[in-house]
Amino acid sequence: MPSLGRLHLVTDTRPGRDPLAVVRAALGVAGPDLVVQVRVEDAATDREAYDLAGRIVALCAPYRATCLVNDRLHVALAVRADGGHVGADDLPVDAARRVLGPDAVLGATAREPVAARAAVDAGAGYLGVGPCHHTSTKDGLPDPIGPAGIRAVVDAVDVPVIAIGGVTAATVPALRAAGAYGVAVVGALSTAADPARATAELLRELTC
Ligand SMILES: Cc1ncc(COP(=O)(O)OP(=O)(O)O)c(N)n1
Ligand SMILES: Cc1nc(C(=O)O)sc1CCOP(=O)(O)O
Ligand SMILES: [Mg+2]
Repeated sequence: MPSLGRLHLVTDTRPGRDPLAVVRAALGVAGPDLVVQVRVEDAATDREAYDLAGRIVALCAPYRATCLVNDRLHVALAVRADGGHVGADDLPVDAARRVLGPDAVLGATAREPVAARAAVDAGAGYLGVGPCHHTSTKDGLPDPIGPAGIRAVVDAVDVPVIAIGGVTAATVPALRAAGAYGVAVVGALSTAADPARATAELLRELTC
């Protein structure tokens, strides 16, 4: 199985956003190094999630980029995505692994070392860890954990740690120094005036 990409683009489906345009721009720059996580609003129907995920799987395929589906693992299976991502309100990690199968990419959210070890023991292949910094993209999150919080999880597990929450190109160096393998972003790409350029800037910080 190819190694996990370091730049995770989480789709922004809030009103006024154009997730497909952002995915196209990022794919053109990052290609196989990109992981696209299809994340829809909680109020979206399964049909809406399925339609968007199917279109993104088709966009990713020629680039050999990875496509994951957030939360809705039946949608991941239906569109033949590469895998999924689950958190505390979703299927437990061991159940998610059973649904997706042994070869799928499966990520889990973990905010501290004990939960991180449990998620890995249950079958997670990577961890999404955050919020690293303040974010206006998602409500109801705990206080930011910063690079020190990333370091605590990195030291506890042996799977890639993907830092999420308020991540920008400017904050990548400190997260990498803390041991993050990669980063997941919404706003840094979806609100960028030039998403292709923003992708290049993030990639440069992730690979230098
Ligand atoms: C890479 C990554 N890390 C964390 C999350 C958050 O997942 P979760 O806690 O399940 O919250 P929702 O995204 O479902 O609102 C993520 N999606 N990706
Ligand atoms: C979806 C999500 N999950 C988070 C977590 O910490 O679990 S932070 C987050 C939103 C990330 O968006 P942005 O890059 O715009 O800050
Ligand atoms: Mg979730």
